[in-house]
Amino acid sequence: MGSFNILSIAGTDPSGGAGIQADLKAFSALGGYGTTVVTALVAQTTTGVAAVHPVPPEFVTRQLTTLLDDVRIDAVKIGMLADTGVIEAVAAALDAYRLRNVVLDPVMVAKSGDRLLAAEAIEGLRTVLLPRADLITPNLPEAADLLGEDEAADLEEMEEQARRLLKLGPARVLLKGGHLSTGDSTDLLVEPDAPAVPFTAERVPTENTHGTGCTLSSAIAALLPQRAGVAEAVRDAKSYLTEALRRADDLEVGRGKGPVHHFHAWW
Ligand SMILES: Nc1ncnc2c1ncn2[C@@H]1O[C@H](COP(=O)(O)OP(=O)(O)O)[C@@H](O)[C@H]1O
Ligand SMILES: Cc1ncc(COP(=O)(O)O)c(N)n1
Repeated sequence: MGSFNILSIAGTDPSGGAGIQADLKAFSALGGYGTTVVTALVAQTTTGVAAVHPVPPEFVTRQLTTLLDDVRIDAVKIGMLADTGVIEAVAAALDAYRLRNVVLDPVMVAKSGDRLLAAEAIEGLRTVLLPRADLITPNLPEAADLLGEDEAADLEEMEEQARRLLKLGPARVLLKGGHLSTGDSTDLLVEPDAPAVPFTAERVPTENTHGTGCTLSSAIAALLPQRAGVAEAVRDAKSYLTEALRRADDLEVGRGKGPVHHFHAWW
């Protein structure tokens, strides 16, 4: 088996539960070699975001070109982008280096409700980055914001919204149902001209959900070069996340919504 280099382009989390720190843990756990480009320094913990310090777009570009001139990248996870300048810097590098297996998690707000993407940058995310992604992984509020619609309330509305998101240009959409008030937790994988594929997991009874979205998108990116197709990568990423959620209450990290517990995967 070969060695796979996975890149996270995202913001930071000093408490280690979300952002770049979560992404590196997921990459390692799933057999990838992790590399990173930082888009914003975020002073945050399990209790919320205290401050955001975006990296100037020229310096995001400098990190990208320095890395990509040396290291072959087999898959990319894109998370927090902060503002329009950073979005444009990332899009330019995706094109210049013809990056493949691009998973875009359209991060907009932290679980605490604090903004991680400027409201005026949503248009740039929609028009500049969505068309360049092989897979986008919005949660229900992010899908609604990207479409300018209300949040989907059931699986049928989720599929309709995922199909409208496809029209914005990504090759596939994984619409995450973590925010639905259902007994289990179902995400829908939708691509053109094929039936939607549901991925269902038990809803784990824990308050410690800091980093679930970061972990899922990073796990998918780490697995894409190692699996036969996107559906197989999503299936195994979702099982990894569910087990990390089951183990979350073993950790003692902070006073708020604690992180999921990364572990060495069994496959
Ligand atoms: N309590 C839970 N039990 C099991 N899976 C969950 C739970 N909460 C979220 N998930 C899963 O975690 C992933 C991310 O969740 P979601 O809350 O939808 O996104 P985000 O973290 O981006 O807000 C999805 O696969 C979702 O189904
Ligand atoms: C830098 C950064 N990126 C993303 C998130 C969202 O985290 P979650 O995975 O809990 O939705 C976060 N809190 N911080």
